[in-house]
Amino acid sequence: MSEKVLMEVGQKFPLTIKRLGINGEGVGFYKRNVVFVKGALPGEEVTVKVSKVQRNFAEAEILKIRKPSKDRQEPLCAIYDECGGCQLQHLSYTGQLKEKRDMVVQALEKYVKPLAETVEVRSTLGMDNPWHYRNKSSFQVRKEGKRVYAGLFTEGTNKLLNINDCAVQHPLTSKITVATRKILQKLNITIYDGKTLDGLVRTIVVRTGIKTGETQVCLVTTRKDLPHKQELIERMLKIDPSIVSITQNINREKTSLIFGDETIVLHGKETIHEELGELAFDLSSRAFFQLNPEQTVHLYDEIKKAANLTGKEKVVDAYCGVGTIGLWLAPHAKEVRGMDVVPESVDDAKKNARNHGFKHARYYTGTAEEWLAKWRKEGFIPDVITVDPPRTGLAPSFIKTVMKIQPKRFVYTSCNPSTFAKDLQELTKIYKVEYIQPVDMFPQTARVEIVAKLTLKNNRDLL
Ligand SMILES: C[S@@+](CC[C@H](N)C(=O)[O-])C[C@H]1O[C@@H](n2cnc3c(N)ncnc32)[C@H](O)[C@@H]1O
Repeated sequence: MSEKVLMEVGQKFPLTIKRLGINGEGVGFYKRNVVFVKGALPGEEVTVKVSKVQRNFAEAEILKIRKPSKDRQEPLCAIYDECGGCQLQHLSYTGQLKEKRDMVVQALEKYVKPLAETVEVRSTLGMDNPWHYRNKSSFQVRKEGKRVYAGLFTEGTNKLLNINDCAVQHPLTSKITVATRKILQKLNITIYDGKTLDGLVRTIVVRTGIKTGETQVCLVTTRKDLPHKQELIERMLKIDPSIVSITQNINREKTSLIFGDETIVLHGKETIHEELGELAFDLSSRAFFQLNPEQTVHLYDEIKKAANLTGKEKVVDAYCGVGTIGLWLAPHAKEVRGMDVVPESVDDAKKNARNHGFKHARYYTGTAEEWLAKWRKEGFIPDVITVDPPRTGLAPSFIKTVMKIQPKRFVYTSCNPSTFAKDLQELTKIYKVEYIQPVDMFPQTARVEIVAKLTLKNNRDLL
């Protein structure tokens, strides 16, 4: 085997791209060094120039694409390279679905190698139209000279990129954001300055109910007093008839978090109404809700399929958010218990369960690990556990309790194949992974969501 040769910034060499990395970059190997190349695709032959050298890897820029991938395409968005919000617009959608499946396989190869060779990883479920799917935008507002801009900070900088038309946002959210920033400029309302911390308006958040057509606009401000309030509201209402709620959230902190604790209704309702399949939800400005409702229905249907309920099962919906997964399963379960660390989400989950008349679905505030252990002590043993943890995966103590309880089926929904695969190291001591179904919740980005069905190894008759 050849020696690893240390690389230098500025060094140029030809490279064949072997796969996509978790952030959508092309990955190649040069003299036993891992090289990440932004914008390069698997199968491509490129000439690159090294831009950064780290202990375990290097980053390089494309100088020339000598042999392009057959899946390479022109990005739809004019600001694709600058923005960084999407990472895969230069790859055909068929290519994206294939690579996302491959990212799952790679994670299994890294953390649970023998499983990677045997487990069924299904083709990624994609969208018919993988554009303009996001129901919500949260665009920062800044002022440059006399102009008010709204958009995203370009990757790793504090430069705000003004965005007029985003290829993955629902067109209504773009239209309303642009019109709102123009109104703010016209009325000369002061705009937040991240350096001096002066100014009033910091973020425009727009969420639209894809099924119901109801839209909510929330202005996040540093203070409560809002000059020209009435005129501002009147002008905003003229932007689009779908606007049924205008709110103001106060965030005084120097933080990257969007919302503060206090929200005031400026016009109309406190919430907008949205529907997912048979279920209906009232969403307040701060409530978490999936960003791609069309794919969420497919994701939850996959969870339902994997849970394989008969109406007799006790189900735990761990990391429940506003309770959507548990409510999706509730009509087919004997009992549902969910838990989440965010009290507002749990309040919404309780309200949603009540609104649907699901008396057998209960929600609790606190960590999944604590509640599961407590329920076990009290003698509550679920037949099925579904989990949908944050990117960090499951807490070790949660897995420990699962290993003691040994529910018949365990349905793992994950937005991070690496932490999912790591968690399988322990879970596969008692569970068989029946299959893994990737679902594309975020087309044009490198993110991939999966649903995995796990069944107890010594309980094959209970599938
Ligand atoms: C990926 S979201 C899933 C939300 C929900 N299942 C859905 O589909 O909308 C992860 C959730 O886990 C919650 N969370 C994070 N750490 C937690 C913990 N240790 N115990 C319980 N919930 C937690 C977050 O508040 C968040 O709502």
